[in-house]
Amino acid sequence: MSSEVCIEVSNVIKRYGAVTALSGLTFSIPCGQKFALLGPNGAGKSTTLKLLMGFLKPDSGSVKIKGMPPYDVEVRKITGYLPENAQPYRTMSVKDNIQYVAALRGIDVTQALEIVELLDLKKYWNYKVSQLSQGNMQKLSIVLAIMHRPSILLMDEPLNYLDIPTQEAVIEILSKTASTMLVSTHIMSVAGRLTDNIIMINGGQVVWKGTFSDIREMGREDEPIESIVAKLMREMHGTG
Ligand SMILES: Nc1ncnc2c1ncn2[C@@H]1O[C@H](COP(=O)(O)OP(=O)(O)OP(=O)(O)O)[C@@H](O)[C@H]1O
Repeated sequence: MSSEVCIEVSNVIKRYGAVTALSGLTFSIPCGQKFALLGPNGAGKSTTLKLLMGFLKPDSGSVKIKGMPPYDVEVRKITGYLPENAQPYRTMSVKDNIQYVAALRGIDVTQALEIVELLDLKKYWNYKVSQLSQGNMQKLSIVLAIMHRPSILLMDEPLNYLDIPTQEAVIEILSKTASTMLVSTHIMSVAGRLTDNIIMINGGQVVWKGTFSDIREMGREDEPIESIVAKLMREMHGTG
Protein backbone atom coordinates (compact mmCIF):
# COMPACT_ATOMS: atom_id res chain seq x y z
CA MET A 1 0.00 0.00 0.00
CA SER A 2 1.23 3.49 -0.89
CA SER A 3 2.49 5.71 1.90
CA GLU A 4 1.60 8.82 -0.11
CA VAL A 5 -0.81 11.08 1.75
CA CYS A 6 -4.06 11.71 -0.15
CA ILE A 7 -5.94 13.84 2.39
CA GLU A 8 -4.18 16.26 4.71
CA VAL A 9 -5.79 18.65 7.16
CA SER A 10 -3.28 20.73 9.13
CA ASN A 11 -4.16 22.85 12.10
CA VAL A 12 -7.39 24.14 10.58
CA ILE A 13 -9.45 26.78 12.29
CA LYS A 14 -12.84 27.51 10.74
CA ARG A 15 -15.35 29.96 12.19
CA TYR A 16 -18.87 30.84 11.16
CA GLY A 17 -19.21 34.30 12.67
CA ALA A 18 -18.97 33.81 16.42
CA VAL A 19 -19.13 29.98 16.17
CA THR A 20 -15.82 28.15 15.98
CA ALA A 21 -16.60 24.97 14.06
CA LEU A 22 -13.01 23.68 13.74
CA SER A 23 -10.39 24.56 16.28
CA GLY A 24 -7.02 23.27 15.17
CA LEU A 25 -8.16 20.17 13.30
CA THR A 26 -5.26 18.01 12.14
CA PHE A 27 -5.26 14.58 10.51
CA SER A 28 -4.03 12.84 7.41
CA ILE A 29 -5.21 9.89 5.37
CA PRO A 30 -2.74 7.82 3.36
CA CYS A 31 -3.79 7.03 -0.22
CA GLY A 32 -5.71 3.79 -0.46
CA GLN A 33 -7.13 3.90 3.05
CA LYS A 34 -10.74 4.18 4.13
CA PHE A 35 -11.65 6.26 7.16
CA ALA A 36 -14.85 6.97 9.02
CA LEU A 37 -15.27 10.49 10.41
CA LEU A 38 -17.25 10.14 13.62
CA GLY A 39 -18.39 12.65 16.17
CA PRO A 40 -21.48 13.99 17.91
CA ASN A 41 -23.88 16.50 16.31
CA GLY A 42 -22.12 19.78 15.68
CA ALA A 43 -18.62 18.26 16.04
CA GLY A 44 -17.53 19.71 12.69
CA LYS A 45 -17.80 16.70 10.36
CA SER A 46 -19.74 18.38 7.52
CA THR A 47 -17.54 21.46 7.79
CA THR A 48 -14.46 19.26 7.41
CA LEU A 49 -15.83 17.65 4.25
CA LYS A 50 -16.80 21.02 2.75
CA LEU A 51 -13.28 22.32 3.38
CA LEU A 52 -11.85 19.23 1.72
CA MET A 53 -13.99 19.96 -1.34
CA GLY A 54 -12.88 23.60 -1.41
CA PHE A 55 -16.43 24.86 -0.83
CA LEU A 56 -15.24 26.60 2.34
CA LYS A 57 -11.87 28.14 3.08
CA PRO A 58 -10.09 27.69 6.42
CA ASP A 59 -9.55 30.84 8.49
CA SER A 60 -6.11 29.44 9.17
CA GLY A 61 -4.29 26.17 8.60
CA SER A 62 -4.31 24.22 5.37
CA VAL A 63 -6.18 21.51 3.54
CA LYS A 64 -4.53 19.47 0.78
CA ILE A 65 -5.62 16.67 -1.49
CA LYS A 66 -2.62 14.79 -2.88
CA GLY A 67 -0.55 17.85 -1.98
CA MET A 68 -2.80 20.18 -4.00
CA PRO A 69 -5.37 22.73 -2.88
CA PRO A 70 -8.89 21.26 -3.00
CA TYR A 71 -10.10 23.70 -5.65
CA ASP A 72 -7.35 22.65 -8.09
CA VAL A 73 -8.76 21.35 -11.39
CA GLU A 74 -6.72 18.16 -11.06
CA VAL A 75 -8.24 17.53 -7.64
CA ARG A 76 -11.77 18.08 -8.98
CA LYS A 77 -11.19 15.29 -11.52
CA ILE A 78 -10.20 12.68 -8.97
CA THR A 79 -12.59 13.47 -6.14
CA GLY A 80 -16.24 12.64 -5.62
CA TYR A 81 -18.44 14.24 -2.98
CA LEU A 82 -21.80 13.36 -1.58
CA PRO A 83 -23.06 16.19 0.61
CA GLU A 84 -25.49 15.65 3.46
CA ASN A 85 -29.04 16.06 2.12
CA ALA A 86 -27.71 16.34 -1.42
CA GLN A 87 -29.99 18.18 -3.84
CA PRO A 88 -29.63 17.36 -7.52
CA TYR A 89 -31.12 19.94 -9.93
CA ARG A 90 -34.77 19.74 -8.92
CA THR A 91 -36.38 20.98 -12.11
CA MET A 92 -34.39 18.56 -14.25
CA SER A 93 -35.09 14.86 -14.82
CA VAL A 94 -32.91 12.03 -13.54
CA LYS A 95 -31.62 11.56 -17.08
CA ASP A 96 -30.85 15.26 -17.56
CA ASN A 97 -29.03 15.47 -14.22
CA ILE A 98 -26.86 12.52 -15.17
CA GLN A 99 -26.23 13.82 -18.69
CA TYR A 100 -25.40 17.28 -17.38
CA VAL A 101 -22.92 16.07 -14.76
CA ALA A 102 -21.38 13.64 -17.30
CA ALA A 103 -20.87 16.57 -19.68
CA LEU A 104 -19.33 18.73 -16.93
CA ARG A 105 -16.98 15.91 -16.03
CA GLY A 106 -16.20 15.10 -19.66
CA ILE A 107 -17.23 11.46 -19.32
CA ASP A 108 -19.57 9.25 -21.29
CA VAL A 109 -23.02 8.91 -19.78
CA THR A 110 -22.82 5.13 -20.18
CA GLN A 111 -20.39 5.15 -17.26
CA ALA A 112 -23.33 5.98 -15.02
CA LEU A 113 -25.72 3.38 -16.37
CA GLU A 114 -24.35 0.40 -14.48
CA ILE A 115 -24.83 2.22 -11.16
CA VAL A 116 -28.29 3.42 -12.25
CA GLU A 117 -29.27 -0.22 -12.90
CA LEU A 118 -27.75 -1.47 -9.64
CA LEU A 119 -29.69 1.14 -7.69
CA ASP A 120 -32.92 0.40 -9.54
CA LEU A 121 -33.22 4.00 -10.73
CA LYS A 122 -33.87 3.24 -14.41
CA LYS A 123 -37.63 3.30 -13.91
CA TYR A 124 -37.37 6.93 -12.76
CA TRP A 125 -35.17 7.95 -15.70
CA ASN A 126 -37.60 10.59 -16.96
CA TYR A 127 -38.92 11.73 -13.59
CA LYS A 128 -38.14 15.25 -12.47
CA VAL A 129 -36.06 15.33 -9.28
CA SER A 130 -38.87 17.22 -7.56
CA GLN A 131 -41.09 14.15 -8.13
CA LEU A 132 -38.66 11.70 -6.51
CA SER A 133 -38.88 10.32 -2.99
CA GLN A 134 -36.06 11.27 -0.60
CA GLY A 135 -34.55 7.81 -1.01
CA ASN A 136 -34.54 7.96 -4.80
CA MET A 137 -33.09 11.48 -4.66
CA GLN A 138 -30.31 10.10 -2.47
CA LYS A 139 -29.68 7.29 -4.97
CA LEU A 140 -29.38 9.83 -7.79
CA SER A 141 -27.01 11.93 -5.68
CA ILE A 142 -24.84 8.85 -5.15
CA VAL A 143 -24.77 8.21 -8.91
CA LEU A 144 -23.74 11.83 -9.53
CA ALA A 145 -21.00 11.61 -6.88
CA ILE A 146 -19.36 8.42 -8.16
CA MET A 147 -20.14 8.10 -11.89
CA HIS A 148 -16.69 9.42 -12.85
CA ARG A 149 -15.08 6.70 -10.68
CA PRO A 150 -13.27 9.04 -8.29
CA SER A 151 -10.16 7.70 -6.60
CA ILE A 152 -10.91 9.87 -3.56
CA LEU A 153 -14.44 9.86 -2.22
CA LEU A 154 -15.86 12.10 0.50
CA MET A 155 -19.33 11.27 1.75
CA ASP A 156 -21.63 12.78 4.32
CA GLU A 157 -24.17 10.26 5.62
CA PRO A 158 -24.34 8.23 2.39
CA LEU A 159 -27.15 5.92 3.49
CA ASN A 160 -29.59 8.60 4.63
CA TYR A 161 -33.17 7.81 3.52
CA LEU A 162 -32.25 4.47 1.89
CA ASP A 163 -34.17 1.26 2.52
CA ILE A 164 -32.21 -1.76 3.78
CA PRO A 165 -31.76 -3.58 0.43
CA THR A 166 -30.57 -0.31 -1.15
CA GLN A 167 -28.18 0.27 1.75
CA GLU A 168 -26.69 -3.14 0.99
CA ALA A 169 -26.42 -2.33 -2.73
CA VAL A 170 -24.76 1.02 -1.98
CA ILE A 171 -22.28 -0.53 0.46
CA GLU A 172 -21.33 -3.03 -2.23
CA ILE A 173 -20.94 -0.35 -4.91
CA LEU A 174 -18.98 1.99 -2.65
CA SER A 175 -16.66 -0.76 -1.47
CA LYS A 176 -15.57 -1.17 -5.08
CA THR A 177 -15.57 2.51 -6.04
CA ALA A 178 -12.82 4.56 -4.50
CA SER A 179 -9.48 3.61 -3.10
CA THR A 180 -9.36 6.47 -0.59
CA MET A 181 -12.49 7.27 1.34
CA LEU A 182 -13.63 9.54 4.16
CA VAL A 183 -17.18 8.88 5.29
CA SER A 184 -19.06 10.83 7.90
CA THR A 185 -21.86 8.81 9.42
CA HIS A 186 -23.68 8.14 12.66
CA ILE A 187 -24.49 4.57 11.61
CA MET A 188 -21.74 2.40 13.04
CA SER A 189 -22.68 -0.69 11.05
CA VAL A 190 -22.16 1.34 7.87
CA ALA A 191 -18.94 2.87 9.08
CA GLY A 192 -17.61 -0.53 10.04
CA ARG A 193 -18.39 -2.11 6.69
CA LEU A 194 -17.13 0.71 4.49
CA THR A 195 -14.02 1.68 6.41
CA ASP A 196 -11.32 0.23 8.63
CA ASN A 197 -10.12 3.31 10.47
CA ILE A 198 -11.79 5.93 12.60
CA ILE A 199 -11.12 9.59 13.20
CA MET A 200 -13.32 10.85 16.02
CA ILE A 201 -13.77 14.58 16.36
CA ASN A 202 -15.45 16.72 18.95
CA GLY A 203 -15.50 20.49 19.31
CA GLY A 204 -13.68 20.77 15.98
CA GLN A 205 -10.64 18.76 17.07
CA VAL A 206 -9.52 15.16 16.72
CA VAL A 207 -10.16 13.44 20.04
CA TRP A 208 -9.45 9.82 19.12
CA LYS A 209 -7.96 7.81 16.26
CA GLY A 210 -7.88 4.08 15.83
CA THR A 211 -9.38 1.08 14.10
CA PHE A 212 -12.69 -0.70 14.48
CA SER A 213 -10.82 -3.57 16.14
CA ASP A 214 -9.45 -1.11 18.73
CA ILE A 215 -13.02 0.01 19.45
CA ARG A 216 -14.33 -3.53 19.81
CA GLU A 217 -11.53 -4.38 22.21
CA MET A 218 -12.59 -1.49 24.45
CA GLY A 219 -16.05 -2.95 25.07
CA ARG A 220 -17.48 -6.08 26.63
CA GLU A 221 -17.63 -9.10 24.36
CA ASP A 222 -21.34 -8.70 23.67
CA GLU A 223 -21.45 -4.90 23.73
CA PRO A 224 -22.85 -3.24 20.59
CA ILE A 225 -20.32 -1.01 18.84
CA GLU A 226 -22.74 1.97 19.12
CA SER A 227 -22.58 1.70 22.91
CA ILE A 228 -18.77 1.60 22.95
CA VAL A 229 -18.56 4.59 20.58
CA ALA A 230 -21.09 6.56 22.64
CA LYS A 231 -19.02 5.95 25.80
CA LEU A 232 -15.87 6.98 23.99
CA MET A 233 -17.51 10.19 22.75
CA ARG A 234 -18.69 11.01 26.28
CA GLU A 235 -15.24 10.33 27.74
CA MET A 236 -13.60 12.45 25.07
CA HIS A 237 -16.08 15.29 25.39
CA GLY A 238 -14.22 18.53 25.90
CA THR A 239 -10.80 16.90 25.70
CA GLY A 240 -8.45 16.84 22.79
N1 LIG B 1 -23.48 27.88 7.90
C1 LIG B 1 -23.27 27.91 9.23
N2 LIG B 1 -23.43 29.05 9.94
C2 LIG B 1 -23.19 29.09 11.27
N3 LIG B 1 -22.81 28.02 12.00
C3 LIG B 1 -22.64 26.86 11.34
C4 LIG B 1 -22.87 26.74 9.94
N4 LIG B 1 -22.62 25.45 9.56
C5 LIG B 1 -22.26 24.81 10.69
N5 LIG B 1 -22.28 25.65 11.75
C6 LIG B 1 -21.89 25.32 13.14
O1 LIG B 1 -20.58 24.76 13.11
C7 LIG B 1 -20.49 23.65 14.01
C8 LIG B 1 -20.09 22.40 13.24
O2 LIG B 1 -21.16 22.07 12.36
P1 LIG B 1 -21.08 20.82 11.34
O3 LIG B 1 -22.32 20.86 10.51
O4 LIG B 1 -19.78 20.81 10.67
O5 LIG B 1 -21.16 19.59 12.39
P2 LIG B 1 -21.46 18.05 12.12
O6 LIG B 1 -20.46 17.29 12.93
O7 LIG B 1 -21.50 17.76 10.67
O8 LIG B 1 -22.90 17.88 12.80
P3 LIG B 1 -24.10 16.82 12.48
O9 LIG B 1 -23.64 15.47 12.96
O10 LIG B 1 -25.20 17.37 13.36
O11 LIG B 1 -24.41 16.90 11.02
C9 LIG B 1 -21.85 23.57 14.72
O12 LIG B 1 -21.74 24.31 15.92
C10 LIG B 1 -22.78 24.24 13.74
O13 LIG B 1 -23.88 24.81 14.43
